Amino acid sequence: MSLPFRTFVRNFSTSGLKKNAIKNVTIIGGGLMGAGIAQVAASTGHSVVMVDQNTDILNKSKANIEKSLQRVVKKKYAEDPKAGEAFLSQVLGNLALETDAATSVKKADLVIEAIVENLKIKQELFKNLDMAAPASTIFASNTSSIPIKEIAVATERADRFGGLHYFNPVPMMKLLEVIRIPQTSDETFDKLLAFGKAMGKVTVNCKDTPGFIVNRLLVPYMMEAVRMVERGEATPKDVDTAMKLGAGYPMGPFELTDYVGLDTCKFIIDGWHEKYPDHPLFAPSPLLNKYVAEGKLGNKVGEGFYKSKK
Ligand SMILES: CCCCCCCCCCCCCC(=O)CC(=O)SCCNC(=O)CCNC(=O)[C@H](O)C(C)(C)COP(=O)(O)OP(=O)(O)OC[C@H]1O[C@@H](n2cnc3c(N)ncnc32)[C@H](O)[C@@H]1OP(=O)(O)O
Ligand SMILES: NC(=O)C1=CN([C@@H]2O[C@H](COP(=O)(O)OP(=O)(O)OC[C@H]3O[C@@H](n4cnc5c(N)ncnc54)[C@H](O)[C@@H]3O)[C@@H](O)[C@H]2O)C=CC1
Repeated sequence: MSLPFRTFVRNFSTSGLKKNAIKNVTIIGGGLMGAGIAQVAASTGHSVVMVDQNTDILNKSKANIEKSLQRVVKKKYAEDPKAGEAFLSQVLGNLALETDAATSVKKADLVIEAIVENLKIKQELFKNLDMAAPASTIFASNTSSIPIKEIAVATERADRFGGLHYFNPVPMMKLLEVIRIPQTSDETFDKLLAFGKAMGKVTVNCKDTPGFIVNRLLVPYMMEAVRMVERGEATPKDVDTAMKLGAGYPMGPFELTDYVGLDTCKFIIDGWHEKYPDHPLFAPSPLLNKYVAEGKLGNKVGEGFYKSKK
C-alpha cells in the first residue's frame, strides 16, 4: 500500500531528519556499491553527491539507480503511481553528480568511500579529501577486507573515521556493519550508527578485525567452494544448487561471486594472501585467476562463472 503524502514527505524530505543528524553525504565511487549507497541515502532524505572518475561512469551509475528505483516504486506505490512519481523525482532531486572529489566534500557531513579494493588508492584518496573537507566531516570506508585503521592513517582525523560496510544489493540487504577503530570517538560512532538507522538499515557494531563479522565467515565458505571445484569434486552449478536447496541460501557461492564481481573477490583474496602468506585459505585460486584474466568479471560485464544479462 502506498504512503499518505504527509508521511511520504516526512520520510523522504531532508527536513524529516533529526537536528544535528548527518544530512549532506558524499559518496566516492559510483560502481555497484557506491550507486546502491547513493540510492538509499537519497531515498531516505539525505542530500547526496556521488563522485566518480568521469561523467560517462556517473551517467551509467545514475541510470542504474533509476532502474533500481523503478523496481522499488513499482512495488511500494503499486496503488498510487502519482505518489510513486513524486517519490522518484524527490529522490533524484536529492542526488548530484560530481567528478572532482575535492569540490564534492566542501559541504559534506559524511564521506563514504566505495572505490576499488586497494589500500594505496584508498589512502591516496583520503589524504587528499582530508585537506579538502571541513574539520567536522566524518570519513567512512565501505571496504570489504582492508583494516579501517590502515586507511585512516592517511588522514589527521582518526577520531572522525570509521567503517560503514554495506551489502550488495544495497537497496535490498538490510544489514550495515558499523566499524570503529580505537581512535574513533563515541560521538563519531554514534553518528554513524544513527546514520545507518536513518537509512533504514539494521546495524551491528564491529571491531576492526579481518572481514569484520560477515566476511570473516563468508570468505572461508566461498574459498572452500572454489577449491572443491578446482579438485574436480563438483561443478559450480551443483555447488550452487546444493547450497540453495540444502542450506537455504538465496544464491550459491558461484552465483554470489558473479554478483559481487570476480575482480573485487580477487582483490580481497590477493590482499589477504599478501598479509597472511602462510594461511592456506588465502592461497591464490587458479580458477578465479583464470576467469579474471579472461575478463569474466561477473554480472557487471555479462559473464563470470555464468553468462548473465548486463
Ligand atoms: C566461488 C568463488 C570464490 C571466490 C572468492 C571469494 C572471495 C570472497 C568474496 C567475498 C565478497 C564480499 C562482498 C562483501 O563485502 C559483502 C557482500 O555484499 S556479500 C553479498 C551479500 N549479498 C547476498 O548475499 C545476496 C544474496 N541474494 C539475495 O538476497 C537475492 O538473490 C536478491 C535480493 C539479490 C535477489 O532476489 P531474487 O529473488 O534472487 O531475484 P529477484 O530479481 O526476483 O528479486 C527479488 C526482489 O528484490 C528486488 N530487487 C532485487 N534487486 C534489486 C535492486 N538492485 N534494486 C531494487 N530492487 C531489487 C526485485 O525487484 C524483487 O522484488 P519483488 O517485489 O519480489 O518483485
Ligand atoms: N561488490 C560487492 O558486493 C561489495 C563491495 N564492497 C566494497 O566496496 C568497494 C567498491 O566495490 P564495488 O562497488 O563492487 O566496485 P566497482 O568496481 O563496481 O566500483 C568502483 C568504482 O569506483 C570508481 N573509482 C575508482 N577509483 C576512484 C577514485 N579515485 N575516485 C573516484 N572514483 C573511483 C570506479 O570508476 C568505479 O566506478 C570496494 O572496497 C569493495 O570491496 C563492499 C561490499 C560488497
